[in-house]
Parts: sequence; C-alpha cells; structure tokens
Amino acid sequence: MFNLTLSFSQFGIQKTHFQLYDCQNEGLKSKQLQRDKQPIHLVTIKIRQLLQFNQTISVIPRILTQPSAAVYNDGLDNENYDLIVRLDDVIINEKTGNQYIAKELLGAGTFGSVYRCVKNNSNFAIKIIKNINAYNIQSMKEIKLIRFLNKKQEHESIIKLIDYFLFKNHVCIVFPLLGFNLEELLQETKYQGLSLHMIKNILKQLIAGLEFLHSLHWVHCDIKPENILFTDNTAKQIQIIDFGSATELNINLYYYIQSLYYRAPEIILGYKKTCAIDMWSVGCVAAQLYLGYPLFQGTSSFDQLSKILGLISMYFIMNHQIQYQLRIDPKQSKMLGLFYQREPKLCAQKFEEVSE
Ligand SMILES: Nc1ncnc2c1ncn2[C@@H]1O[C@H](COP(=O)(O)OP(=O)(O)OP(=O)(O)O)[C@@H](O)[C@H]1O
Repeated sequence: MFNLTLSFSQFGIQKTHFQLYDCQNEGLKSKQLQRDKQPIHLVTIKIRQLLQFNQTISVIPRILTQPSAAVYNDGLDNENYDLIVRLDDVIINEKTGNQYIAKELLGAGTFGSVYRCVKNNSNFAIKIIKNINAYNIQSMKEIKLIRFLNKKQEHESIIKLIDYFLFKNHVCIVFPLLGFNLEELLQETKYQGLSLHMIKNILKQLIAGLEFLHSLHWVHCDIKPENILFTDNTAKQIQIIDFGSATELNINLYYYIQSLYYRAPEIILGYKKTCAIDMWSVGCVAAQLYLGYPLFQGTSSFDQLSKILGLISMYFIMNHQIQYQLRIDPKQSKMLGLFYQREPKLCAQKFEEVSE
C-alpha cells in the first residue's frame, strides 16, 4: 500500500478491480470498485466524492492474478494455489539478488501464471508455478530439460531459460519475453487462416525445433498453437515453449498426454508413445493454421478418435470428384496428406509438395 496523488486516468484504464483505503481510518473504509459491475462514470464520481473530503488516499496496486482473493499459503495464494501478484510487486531471486517488477499477466495455464516483468529496463516473462507439490516437481523437470537443451545448442526454435528460483514457496522460471502465440494470431485473422507462405515459414521452424528435441530422445507431448510463440512483433521467428509435459522417449506413461484436439490416435488407444505423437500434433497445427479452426474438435477422447477416423477414411475412399459432390471442404482434404508423414524431414518434404 502506498500514498499517491490521484489521477483519474490511472483508474479509468483498469481492467480489473482495485481497492481504495482511507488512511485516516486505517483500512476501515475499504471500497472495492469493480469496473465490470459498475459503469466507469460511477466509479469516477465515487473517487471525486472521496477527494472532496481532502483525505489522504492510499491505493493498493491492482491485482494482476485471477481470481484475486487470498485463500492459501498464509494469504499469499488464491484458491487455485497461484501466487497473488500485484502491479509493481517485486519478485526476487534471493540468491542472486535479481529483482523483477511485475507489470502484466500474460497468460495462465494448468501449471501456473505467466507475467511480464521488468528488470533494468528489460522485459522478461516469469512463469510462477502453482504451490502444488506435483507441479513443483514437474516444473523442476521442465527447468532441467530446458537447461539441458540450451546447453546442447542454443536452438533458435526453442525457448531459452534465463533464471529460476523459489519465491514465497513458488517456483519461478524466467524466460525472455516473447510475442503473441499462434492461437492469438489466428484470432487476429478472425479465424480465416494464414497464407501458405506464412504457414510454411512457421512449420519449417517448428519441425526443426522438434527434430532437435527428438534427436535427444525427448518428446514435447503438448504441441499446440498456444505453445508456439513469435519472438517479436515481426512474426518471423517462432519458439516452442512449455516443456512441462515433455518426457523421455523410453518412459511409458499411464495417463493421457497432449491436449485433446492435438492428441495422437495411438495415445487415445493406449499404445506406446514415440516422437511421432508430436508430429501428429504438428499436422493438427498445420491444418488449423490453414483452415483457421481446429481440424478435429472432439468432445472426449472417443469422440476425438471417431472424428479422426471419419475424415481419414473419407480421404482414402473418395476421389476428388466425390469429395466435391459431398461438399467436403477441399482445404481439409488437401491438408490430410500431411498426416501420413510423421517423420520430421519427410513431413517437411510433403508439406513442400502440398503447398506448391
Ligand atoms: N516467454 C513468454 N513470453 C510471452 N508470453 C508467454 C511466455 N511464456 C508463456 N507465455 C504465455 O503464457 C501462456 C501460458 O504459458 P505456459 O504454456 O508455459 O503455461 P502452462 O501452465 O504450462 O500452460 P498449459 O496449461 O498449456 O500447460 C502461454 O500460452 C503464453 O501465451
């Protein structure tokens, strides 16, 4: 909590709620003003009314984390075990003294929330893992793998690790700040799909990154548009992120991996995983970039499999004329050719053929 001279614009642009405290009454008079619930002019009037009393007003910085109510870890965490982070909170690596100042929430996933932070005028992305034991263990594996990959080669398609530490019982992983992800890019196109030239550029880099990962006998296990980010706004270079689900090739898992729309049939059927499961996801991503929407939108594992079989069997059985008569989207059928090549190099070749 800190004192400041109020300026209305400071409040007008808030996306989430903020709290006002009357210092003369030491926290007794708390007003939670929610922009979603009250029109902004009402909020402004209330602030004006408060100012007329010529009181010193302190503002608790805007909470970036959602939900924002304190529940666990002595009030430090919310109901999802996420650390509650406020604007300008300092996230410190106690060992090195590195201080990162929280600026904005970039995204939230299963394992934690990612914030844009600033240190010495440079931007970083910090993934703050939920305070859950299994997730802590998983995040340590993610750190170990990215360190291993970075050490082998600073591959341009793989995210780099900058720092990691424990802060208020949360594992924090510091990455370079990247640009938008492929899902956000599709959103920008109003889900109309990208040009073949752009898809080709993205896929080449994605396949090169996976080829490198697979050559070291690791499988990413969660390739999807949200985990492929451009390094900056020029939208030229991509990087693969989120190695939290990655596993070594020879380790058998007895639970479902991969996000449903990008899940390979052999995983749904319970067969042993190979690097080819990542290539299945690449095929799904390729189709999505072209079509603008996910090719197989199953509602369950079973439904996912039946959607895959439905489309693939059509590809086998029907010639182009029949496809046209049945009004099958020719874009969909064209992209299906990609699914038969699950070896990165051959897939790249096939893509060249398809996109010519
Ligand atoms: N380095 C980065 N720069 C910019 N944004 C990022 C960065 N890392 C992650 N993000 C954003 O945060 C989101 C969540 O990150 P991430 O996938 O690592 O979290 P997660 O908890 O492992 O998610 P999931 O539920 O997919 O496993 C991403 O989709 C992306 O939009």
